[in-house]
Amino acid sequence: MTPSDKDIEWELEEGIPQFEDPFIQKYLNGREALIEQEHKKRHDATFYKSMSTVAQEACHIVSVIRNKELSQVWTKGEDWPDDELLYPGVMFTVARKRMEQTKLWKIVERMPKGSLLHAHLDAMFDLDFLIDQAFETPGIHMSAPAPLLTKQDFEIAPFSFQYSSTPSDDKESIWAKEYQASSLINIQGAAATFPNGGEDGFRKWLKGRMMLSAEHSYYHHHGVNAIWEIFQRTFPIIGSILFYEPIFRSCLRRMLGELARDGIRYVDFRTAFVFEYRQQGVDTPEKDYIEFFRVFKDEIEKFKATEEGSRFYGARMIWTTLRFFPNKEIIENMKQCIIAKQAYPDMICGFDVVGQEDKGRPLADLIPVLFWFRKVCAEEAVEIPFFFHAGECLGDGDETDENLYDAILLGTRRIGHGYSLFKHPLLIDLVKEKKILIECCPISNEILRLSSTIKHHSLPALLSRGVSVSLNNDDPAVLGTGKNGLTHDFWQVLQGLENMGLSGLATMAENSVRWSCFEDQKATEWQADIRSGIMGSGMKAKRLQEWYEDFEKFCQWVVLEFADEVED
Ligand SMILES: O=c1[nH]cnc2c1ncn2[C@@H]1O[C@H](CO)[C@@H](O)[C@H]1O
Repeated sequence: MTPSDKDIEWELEEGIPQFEDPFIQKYLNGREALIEQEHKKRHDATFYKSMSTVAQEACHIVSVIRNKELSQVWTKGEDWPDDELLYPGVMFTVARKRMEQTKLWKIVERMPKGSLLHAHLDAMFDLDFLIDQAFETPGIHMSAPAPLLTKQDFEIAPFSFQYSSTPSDDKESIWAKEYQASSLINIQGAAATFPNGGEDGFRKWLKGRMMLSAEHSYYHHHGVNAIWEIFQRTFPIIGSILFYEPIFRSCLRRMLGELARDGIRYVDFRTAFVFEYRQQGVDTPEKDYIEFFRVFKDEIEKFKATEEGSRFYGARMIWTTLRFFPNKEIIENMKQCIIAKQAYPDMICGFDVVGQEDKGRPLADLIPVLFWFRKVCAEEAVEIPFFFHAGECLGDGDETDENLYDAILLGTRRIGHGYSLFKHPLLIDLVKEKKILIECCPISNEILRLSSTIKHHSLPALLSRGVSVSLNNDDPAVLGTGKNGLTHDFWQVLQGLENMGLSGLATMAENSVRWSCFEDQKATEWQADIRSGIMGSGMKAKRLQEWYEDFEKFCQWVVLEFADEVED
């Protein structure tokens, strides 16, 4: 607010100093220098300093557009309905539809995002498409350990799907108490007889059982364990449809296209290898995952050969097992991992344990089996480094929070989530020293109730201390993101955090390429490549160079397309 002449006159009479006074100016200069000095510690300080003129201009334009949208789109005005909650940084599920209409979205969508480093494969497929596949693929049957009768059954009772070459007996209904446990009913029959609206109702219900709704995510006061219970129930249902060869092939092909269109050129997927995989037309599941990897590789190669995939470098898999398993099952799973790695060395790039961190076994409890795995990998001469989830929790010094110590001590190359890392000053120094990247998943953390909005997220506490981070989408389909890719997560942090800016986003995209597991490397080679970055001589340096070229072109586009945003 500019004071009136009368106010100024009054202030001078009272002896109140003015902003123009030299000693106030001196204070302000000192203030600015302090901010600048602190900004030098930020994660993007080097990137910011070395940006081209065009990139600087693009940064400026993006910040102008962001500011305009903060007041025009994200502040409650007369145009919005009364019941709409709107403020800058509003929670993701509330903001989602509106964010997709903004100029900032258009810009972020086009940005070269580098690599996607933290994404659970089975939680990424467009669920409507997956359901269509289940209906269109011959032989898909539904079964359940007990008939589905009550409201509660529809909400939480288990059921699954599988391919079967034997046509089912049409007389039985899974919705009637006469249903015999586990007998197979073809999906068309089950849908047609669905008591709440036939096939349309069935499709809607099934989709609802494979994802978290906006409603689920609003109830932050119900806490983390409650949402994880719902979240965990989705995976067996999805997996039972997805991991049948023809369905998996068409879903993967489509998903790779979505990722490439979003500016992603490489993916390190994760999947929990606890699912049954069936080849096309085969009733019995495979006893190992070699066939799965054959098809995984085949579809990636086929995609790369299309026009759409011509710039896609590829994808690999971080093998994961469930952290709540007893040792025996974990060891069996590790053996399967090594068998698959020997058959498809180029497709498996790492190992991790997943599932709710608070409820599962802490890494400290898994140390003996993890050492066993290290020993066997060395004996078999296979390179399967650790990429652990750690600190995806709200604990402060509890055993889940302490997973961060073990992840680092066990030589993890990146940390999945690291949400609670901001409480550990010594570990922050260590991850910087050891060049460990944090795979941050801001929207996932919101939906799974660690932070209620981006404003409450721990990400800025890490970035301000110069920790290297990449942004990731974790489980886009199950979390209800509605679209695959990284645009939502990128948009969310750009709009929500003042200090981010295009240079912050770009630094995280550059990091994602730098920390990609493009090829098997010993720890020393991995470290050397990360440290030398674009100055190196290998595949990583080349891909980093390509990312810089893409980013420069993108900045040119921003400057051309949105020049008038800064003129008026
Ligand atoms: O954010 C996460 N943290 C830990 N585990 C997860 C997360 N998202 C998915 N999964 C786990 O990954 C498996 C599917 O591949 C599921 O078991 C799920 O619990």
